Amino acid sequence: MSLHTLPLAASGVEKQEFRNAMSRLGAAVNIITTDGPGGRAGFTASAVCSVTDSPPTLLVCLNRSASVHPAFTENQALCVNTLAAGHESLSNLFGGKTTMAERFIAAEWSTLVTGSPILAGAVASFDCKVTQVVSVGTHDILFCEAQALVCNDDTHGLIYFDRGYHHLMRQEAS
Ligand SMILES: NC(=O)c1ccc[n+]([C@@H]2O[C@H](COP(=O)([O-])OP(=O)(O)OC[C@H]3O[C@@H](n4cnc5c(N)ncnc54)[C@H](O)[C@@H]3O)[C@@H](O)[C@H]2O)c1
Ligand SMILES: Cc1cc2c(cc1C)N(C[C@H](O)[C@H](O)[C@H](O)COP(=O)(O)O)c1[nH]c(=O)[nH]c(=O)c1N2
Repeated sequence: MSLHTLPLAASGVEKQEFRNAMSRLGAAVNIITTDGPGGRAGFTASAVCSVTDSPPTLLVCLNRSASVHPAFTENQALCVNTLAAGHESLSNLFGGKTTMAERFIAAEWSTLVTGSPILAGAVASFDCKVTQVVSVGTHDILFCEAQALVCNDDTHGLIYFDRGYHHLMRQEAS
């Protein structure tokens, strides 16, 4: 068995070394959308997690250098659309370097409470208002309180692990 040992001091960890280690943390893939006075925008994010259920709150980490950052800052509302198996090309499309028109034309969208685009066929969609923003390093952590939800029981899951997509199949109902 071989173990990769890292220096204890955080300052001794190189960026690429950190990314290589982080690539081993499997995560759900999400398309984060917004619409409002700052315009319609969306990007792919794996840095998403549950914070508290009272009030129902998630966090999303957004790089401040992303082209979508001004729209999210101005609109103060967003939807976390958790992707399903089969959404790999949509994930890559929203992963950067494509126009917003190209991103949004590739799928079907609706709205719930905040006006942020809800993706048809997502495993789950969390329509949220942004309640708090904390900046750490290159990223803004957006704390998001859910205003409405949609769940889809007919789809399988999608995980990003080791820089690739993997399907997670639901158990067959017995
Ligand atoms: N949190 C993020 O901002 C984040 C997460 C995943 C992927 N990405 C971006 O997507 C592209 C492809 O990523 P990949 O996973 O195939 O390979 P990669 O080698 O760029 O990243 C490996 C892992 O490192 C972490 N990571 C990457 N960039 C980061 C950043 N700027 N800040 C914090 N953590 C980061 C993520 O957990 C990622 O899965 C890259 O441009 C990457 O920057 C960004
Ligand atoms: C699988 C995967 C996962 C993530 C990303 C990409 C991919 C492919 N990206 C990058 C992000 O989607 C990209 O920078 C945005 O689309 C903004 O790009 P533009 O600046 O609009 O070209 C990303 N960015 C971010 O700020 N937080 C995140 O959690 C993630 N996660």
